[in-house]
Amino acid sequence: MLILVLNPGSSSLKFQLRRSGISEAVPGVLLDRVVEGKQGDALDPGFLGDVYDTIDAAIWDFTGRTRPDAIGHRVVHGGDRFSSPVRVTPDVMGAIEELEELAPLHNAASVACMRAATERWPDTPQVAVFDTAFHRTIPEYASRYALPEDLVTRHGIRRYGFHGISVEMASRDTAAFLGVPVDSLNAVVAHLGNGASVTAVKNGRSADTSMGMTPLEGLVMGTRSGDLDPSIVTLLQRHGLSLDEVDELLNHRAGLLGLAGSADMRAIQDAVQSGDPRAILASDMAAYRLAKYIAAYSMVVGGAGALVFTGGIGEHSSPFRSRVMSLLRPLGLFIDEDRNHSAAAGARLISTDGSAFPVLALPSDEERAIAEATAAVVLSQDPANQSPDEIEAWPRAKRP
Ligand SMILES: Nc1ncnc2c1ncn2[C@@H]1O[C@H](COP(=O)(O)OP(=O)(O)O)[C@@H](O)[C@H]1O
Ligand SMILES: CC(=O)OP(=O)(O)O
Ligand SMILES: [Mg+2]
Repeated sequence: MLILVLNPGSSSLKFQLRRSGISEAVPGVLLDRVVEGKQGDALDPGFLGDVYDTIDAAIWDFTGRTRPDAIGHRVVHGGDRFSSPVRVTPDVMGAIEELEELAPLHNAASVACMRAATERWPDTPQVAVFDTAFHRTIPEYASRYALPEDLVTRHGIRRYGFHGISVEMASRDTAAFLGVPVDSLNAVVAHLGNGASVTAVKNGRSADTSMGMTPLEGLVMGTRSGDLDPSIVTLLQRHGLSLDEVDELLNHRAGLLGLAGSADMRAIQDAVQSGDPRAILASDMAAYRLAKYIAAYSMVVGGAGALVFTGGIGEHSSPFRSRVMSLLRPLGLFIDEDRNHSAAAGARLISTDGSAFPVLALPSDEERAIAEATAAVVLSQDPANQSPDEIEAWPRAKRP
């Protein structure tokens, strides 16, 4: 099956063409692209049109065909309605769109991708895979906010949690790396991208996570403030900012950008190197807040068996990992700087052998998880979509 995966993040649109049902020996990824862009680009029909032209050309190049067999979408907010992957219908698109208020940087872009895909490839089944689904196991004492019950019920107020697709995959990869069954894995998983969150994984399931009702709560992020005293929100409005201005400030102009003038960790790292005090403060704040959560969540999981860094920053930023690890020495965690700076691909150990538990850096593979879920949904509804003979018969297939 040829699957197109679309992953609109807050700072990029990632897309892949993958073959499912392929053995480990044959590369399953035919095309792997990231289009960096400001939020809202995916809402521009010209932008999506160009992206889809690229995909069309690649499909033809690799397979001599004119459409993918299935399309899998990452959807950040599934609200109360969606707890597992679903086939995209007009009703499902409408429901995802209604949740836009709760994921202002993400859900609208997903629906734009779905609508444009429906126009371009009307006969291709599409599946939505949700970031929130993995966090459905968080117990009520951790998911509730301390607000009166009638309000909570009326407005659907609770901690939903995000980055679940990445964290679930990271848990499976970590368990495989450590050689333990995933349902016995107790770990703290930090997904650090443009958006960032940390999750307590107990027996392979989410027990708590730092993002809340929306992807704004928790860690210091690229453009988002993370945790703050809610009185700041009311105070700013009392001092004359409108509701939309506060919303825009906290989602788009805060975090690393607000502190140090760039949302990009590579730029922050360079500025730290040249002694920029704002960048040093921003990086210290992000590391400090993450370390606080890691210490708390190692208690939540009943004693962590692993700490995992993933996402663009988690996988690639050795200075940031080093900064966080230096704050975690009281937990008995020590970084091995040779391992930390290793350029090896895939899951790798970055802690010393004498550390209390292993610390890993791991690539985030949301696309693999989305492709697997998409194939499972489509095949469960239409087994005829499985066509291994056809896969063998792609003579034009190139290796990327
Ligand atoms: N080699 C690197 N060193 C440090 N930071 C990196 C590196 N590569 C990517 N990043 C950082 O990763 C972040 C983007 O992560 P990513 O997971 O791709 O974001 P998203 O999916 O949220 O759009 C950016 O802050 C970027 O600077
Ligand atoms: C939920 C979220 O913030 O996702 P991303 O990091 O991809 O923007
Ligand atoms: Mg991401």
